[in-house]
Amino acid sequence: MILPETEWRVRAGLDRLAATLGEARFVGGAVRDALLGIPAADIDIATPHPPAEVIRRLKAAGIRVVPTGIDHGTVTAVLESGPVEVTTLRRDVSTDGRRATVAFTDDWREDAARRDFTINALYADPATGEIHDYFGGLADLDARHVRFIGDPLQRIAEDHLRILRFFRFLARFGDTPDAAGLDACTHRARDLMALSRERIADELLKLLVATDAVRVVALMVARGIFDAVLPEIDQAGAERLARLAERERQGGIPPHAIRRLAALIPADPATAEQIGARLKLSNAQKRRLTMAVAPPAHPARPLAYRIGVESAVDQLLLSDRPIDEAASIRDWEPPRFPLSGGAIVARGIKAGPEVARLMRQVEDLWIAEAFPDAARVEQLADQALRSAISR
Ligand SMILES: Nc1ccn([C@@H]2O[C@H](COP(=O)(O)OP(=O)(O)OP(=O)(O)O)[C@@H](O)[C@H]2O)c(=O)n1
Repeated sequence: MILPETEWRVRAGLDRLAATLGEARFVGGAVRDALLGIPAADIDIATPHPPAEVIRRLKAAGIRVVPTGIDHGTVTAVLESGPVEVTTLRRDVSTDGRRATVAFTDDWREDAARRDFTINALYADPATGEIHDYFGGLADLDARHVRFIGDPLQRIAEDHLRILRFFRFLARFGDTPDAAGLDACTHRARDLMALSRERIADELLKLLVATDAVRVVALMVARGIFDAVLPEIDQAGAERLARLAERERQGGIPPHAIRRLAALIPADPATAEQIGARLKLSNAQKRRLTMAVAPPAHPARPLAYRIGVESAVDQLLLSDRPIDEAASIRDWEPPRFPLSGGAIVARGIKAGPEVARLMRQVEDLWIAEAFPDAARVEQLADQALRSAISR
């Protein structure tokens, strides 16, 4: 088997990087995805050279190096076309489910054996493209089979995140779940508690936008995978997610991880806030999640003007409103309110709360009239002023 020509293979500097290292192979996600014909996220290179030697060679070739994970033998080579991780072959000496102590090796098979799934342990020679497959990864990839290398229970004990990775890869391209893998993940679901919430969130958000997320999330709920870490997620949530995914498809609107999370959790802002905090989401993500679970309180454009296009699309898709409404605003740019406080003051109102009140009043009229131009807004301002004076 030969690595197909991919977009990333021709990335500037990659061949030179591989040549500089001498003994080196592409590995992991980039190889897996190239064989599936899908674009790769990041590129990983494995090499038998110890980290110090990797650094020496890269520096000598004038390639910038950042020791990103030097304890685990990983350095990042910074190419003009993007970063590439170079990791020394290793085996895990001891693990606690979160971190591993490693020993370097020059044995490719040993390095393959410490990886999670057979499809993630494929290596490709940079010069010839030849694939090295130690655990039947090619056959599994062909069958869309996500299979742990070795004993699933042991592999999960080494790194609990693999429970979520199993489901994520299943959602990305998996076919029928591997029975032993699925049982092990089900059995050890409580181990997820030991992981940092950021890592859980990161995996979950990636999973939620994968091709087969709906089917896989339903499976995860049925298997109680969320029970320990996100007990709010239940079958009703899985059904809401299915409905949202269908509406996204009908509206031609790309899935969004936070919107999908909003479907999965109870539609209540206080709960959304709690879950956002628990998962250590960014402030922007927390805001979007909390906003998404609220029902849409206005027609599409006024809604988009008031809460932003993204949140308006989220609320509309998560509601019962016609899908056209969400589709109609997805590329709409809300106009800026063309009236300044100065324009009210110029009409003889003393700067202060009364100006703010009048501004809001005119803005409401402007929105109700579907955002007419500045000339009309001047008229609306005069009107508001007259009624304020006659009160
Ligand atoms: N818990 C983990 C994480 C990673 N890996 C190994 O490290 C490689 C790179 O990991 P990462 O970049 O996190 O994932 P990818 O497989 O590249 O997947 P994606 O591109 O979807 O992130 C994986 O392919 C796998 O061989 C592993 O064995 N166990």
